[in-house]
Amino acid sequence: MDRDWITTARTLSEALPYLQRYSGATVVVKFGGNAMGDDEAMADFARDVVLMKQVGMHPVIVHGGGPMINEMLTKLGIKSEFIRGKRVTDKATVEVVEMILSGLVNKRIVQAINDQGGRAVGISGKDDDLMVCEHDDPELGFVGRPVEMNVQVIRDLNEAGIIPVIAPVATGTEDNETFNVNGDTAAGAIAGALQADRLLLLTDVAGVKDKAGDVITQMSPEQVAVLIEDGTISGGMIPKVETALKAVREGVRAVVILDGRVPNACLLELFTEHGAGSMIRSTAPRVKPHTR
Ligand SMILES: Nc1ncnc2c1ncn2[C@@H]1O[C@H](COP(=O)(O)OP(=O)(O)O)[C@@H](O)[C@H]1O
Ligand SMILES: CC(=O)N[C@@H](CCC(=O)OP(=O)(O)O)C(=O)O
Repeated sequence: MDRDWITTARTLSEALPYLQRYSGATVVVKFGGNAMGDDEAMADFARDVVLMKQVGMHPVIVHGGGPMINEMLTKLGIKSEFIRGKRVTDKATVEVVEMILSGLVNKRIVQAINDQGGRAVGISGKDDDLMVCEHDDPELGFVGRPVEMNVQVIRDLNEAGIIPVIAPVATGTEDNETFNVNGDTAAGAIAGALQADRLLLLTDVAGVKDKAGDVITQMSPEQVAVLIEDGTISGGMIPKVETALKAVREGVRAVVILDGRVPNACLLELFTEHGAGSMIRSTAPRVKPHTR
C-alpha cells in the first residue's frame, strides 16, 4: 500500500488519546491580525477550527486585526500610537476599530469557517452584553478593561453546534460608550469566564523568547514578571503574557502562546506531542471571575 496512507492512518491513530482528552473541552483561540495571512492560510486555520468542533470540542474564536486597523487609519490620515502594546484610542479611532473588527475581519473569519463546512456566527463583545468594560487607563482613551462578562450566549452557541467568532469591541458601563479592547485581553477575559480548558494565543512568533532569542517552553508567573521588568518582553507581547497570567489565575487550565502562521498550528498543539510555543500554567490558587 502507498506509504503516505499508512502514515496518515498512524497519525490519526496516535491522535486518539488527545481526542479523548479534549472531548467536550472548551478551547478559546485568539487569532491575531499578524497570524492571519492570505486566503489559503485563513482556510487552513478555518479547517482546523471545524475539525476541532467535529471531534467534540468547543472552539471559541476571539480575533484581533491590528494591522487591518492600521491600514484603514493610514488611509484616513488618522495617526495612531501604542502604549505598552495597547492602541491609544480617541473617538474617531474607536469608530474605525469597530468598523474593521466587527465588520471586515470578523466576517472574513466567519466566511472562512463556513466555507469549510462549519457553522460560524460572528458577534462582538457588545452582543448580549458579553463583555462590559470600564476605561483601562485614562491616557489610552476609549480602551476597555472588561469588568463584567456574560458568557451564556457563548455557551448557547456552543451547545447549538455553532462556532462563535468574537470581535474585541465592547460596551461601557455608562453612556453607551464603545470600547476598543486588546484582542488578547478580550480572549483572556472570555476564557476566564468560560473556565476554558485551553487558551491558545496565535501570533507571529514561535513563542515568548528569552534574552538569547530562544523560545521559553514553560513559564511560571514569577518568571514572566522578571522578563517584563527587565525589558525582555516588550510591545505586543506584554498584553499577551499579562492575559495569560490573569487567565490562569481565573481558572483557565493552561495558556499557550504560539506561532499561528505555522500550518495546522492548533492541531499540532492540541492533537500531537509536538505542541510548540510557550505554555503558562498556574501555581497560585484560582480566583473566580465576575460572570453571569
Ligand atoms: N520576549 C519576546 N518574545 C517574543 N516576541 C516578543 C517579545 N517581546 C516583544 N515581542 C514582540 O511581540 C510581537 C507579538 O505581539 P503583536 O505584534 O501584538 O502580535 P499579534 O498581532 O499576534 O497580537 C512579536 O512579533 C514580537 O515582535
Ligand atoms: C486596545 C488595542 O490595542 N486594541 C487592538 C484591537 C485589535 C487587536 O488586538 O489586534 P491584534 O491581535 O492583531 O494585535 C487595536 O486597536 O489594535
